[in-house]
Amino acid sequence: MDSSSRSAVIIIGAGISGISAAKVLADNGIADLLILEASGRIGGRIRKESFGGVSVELGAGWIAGVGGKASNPVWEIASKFGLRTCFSDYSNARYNIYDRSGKIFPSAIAADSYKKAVDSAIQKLRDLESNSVEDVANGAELPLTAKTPIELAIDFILHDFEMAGKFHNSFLSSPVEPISTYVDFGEREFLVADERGYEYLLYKMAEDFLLTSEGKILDNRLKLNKVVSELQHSRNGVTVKTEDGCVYEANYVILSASVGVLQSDLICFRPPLPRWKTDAIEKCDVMVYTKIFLKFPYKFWPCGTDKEFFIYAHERRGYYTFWQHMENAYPGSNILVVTLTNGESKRVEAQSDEETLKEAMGVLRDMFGPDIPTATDILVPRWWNNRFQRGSYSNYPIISNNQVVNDIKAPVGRIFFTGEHTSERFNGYVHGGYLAGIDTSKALLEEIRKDERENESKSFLLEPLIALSGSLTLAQSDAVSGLQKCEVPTQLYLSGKLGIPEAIL
Ligand SMILES: Cc1cc2nc3c(=O)[nH]c(=O)nc-3n(C[C@H](O)[C@H](O)[C@H](O)COP(=O)(O)OP(=O)(O)OC[C@H]3O[C@@H](n4cnc5c(N)ncnc54)[C@H](O)[C@@H]3O)c2cc1C
Repeated sequence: MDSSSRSAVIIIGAGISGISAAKVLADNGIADLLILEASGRIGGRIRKESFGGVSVELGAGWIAGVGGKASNPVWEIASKFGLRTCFSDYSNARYNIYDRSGKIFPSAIAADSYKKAVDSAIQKLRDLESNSVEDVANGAELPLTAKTPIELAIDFILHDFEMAGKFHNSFLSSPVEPISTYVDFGEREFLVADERGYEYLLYKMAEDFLLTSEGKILDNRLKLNKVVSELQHSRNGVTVKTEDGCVYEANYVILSASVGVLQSDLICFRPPLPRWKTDAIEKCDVMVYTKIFLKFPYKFWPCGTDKEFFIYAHERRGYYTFWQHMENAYPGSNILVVTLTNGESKRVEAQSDEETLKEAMGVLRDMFGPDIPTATDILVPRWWNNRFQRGSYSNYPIISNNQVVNDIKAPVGRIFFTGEHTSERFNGYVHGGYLAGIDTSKALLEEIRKDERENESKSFLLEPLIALSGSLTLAQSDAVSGLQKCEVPTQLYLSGKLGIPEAIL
């Protein structure tokens, strides 16, 4: 058993929010911190993998929200470290909608279907607004008005990409619901296409406060493969237990596990979290977003920036609908990416990659004819079944007040919560996670300072008594020591920070 000494703060999770939280603490003089990460790497939902000779992003792929009045902090960091990115122009996708016989829909039909989908989305939003919050919370479904394959395809993109999915705003330039990211930071999106991966930004951030060498983090304040299974918390501190039997003590904990993980039983809280907290966690939806990568011996799809995104219209909503070729990002890579969400993601995660390849090839042969070559490799990320993620990102119900997110991020005793799901304006995004980490650490620093001030005034009040205790009888001195034991948190005794003479403890 690893019974490490007590840390000032333990941060659980080394995704963007955990790393940004740790950096703020370190920048403010809290060097006595420990980061416990369940997996064998940092990055969390920012994750690259080598595929077909290039680096592909299984998780976050875009820096969304660029070119506006305010600057997206993640874009700033990416620019500072020279991350290679490509502008994504979705505006042409509506002219690249294929039917099942491989014909591209005439633009007039596409425009008409687009208008219908937008009108229906606006109507749905109005219906939601006029329904009671309880009806919505109870899952009252609204009628799906899209009917034809093209309408279904556009409806899918509008909802699963723009509103629920949040990304790819510029595909339809939706007037349906303003998304804070685009309002605040601008409507442009850039795909990360860098061999070092999106995660390179996290290493660069970590370099500032952790010991690193040749791109590796050597600092023993970062512990990988430490799956936190229990958090025992009291007024005095938090005991953190990991699945491998280690026990760590801290004055405070910052927990950055995703909302999907919080909804699962991976971490046991002793005492259990209060009802207001668990209710809020349950109310937040978890989206699943899956990018499936396919490698081909040669290109058979039309290339060019205006053909980067294309759509497959099928009578089943969300069935291999949204496609992207990677020639703009990595010329000559011969890779296609298809995005599935939610129900389709879960279905595909549960089946073998061979079955998924067969389905994807069926769709591609519908669009490009029977003679195209079969993909030589396929990569299917499984975010839903990953017990350290349990989904791709949070999504608050459209009609929900800020109370849910406020409750999700509110601390419980000495446990502080962070992560993209705690960001009021930018949940679901990398910059949401980054800014949430900063906010949480600032709130914790406030708390630590408040604690210090209180303890200083307590020790100031106790000083005359302590001075007196030297001349007291045994019974009197017991009474003084009893008084101190009640009022001063145990960890301050243990760490000796009050400088109370041992004799009276
Ligand atoms: C497929 C996909 C596509 C996306 N696309 C985009 C995009 O294009 N643009 C964008 O801005 N955002 C995108 N996102 C969202 C973005 O990736 C996340 O919002 C962000 O990375 C979340 O960071 P985080 O620190 O909150 O959480 P995480 O990255 O999940 O970090 C939490 C960490 O906690 C660890 N952990 C969990 N449980 C435990 C435990 N019990 N003990 C110890 N450690 C634990 C996890 O292993 C993880 O490393 C996408 C996400 C996915 C999955």
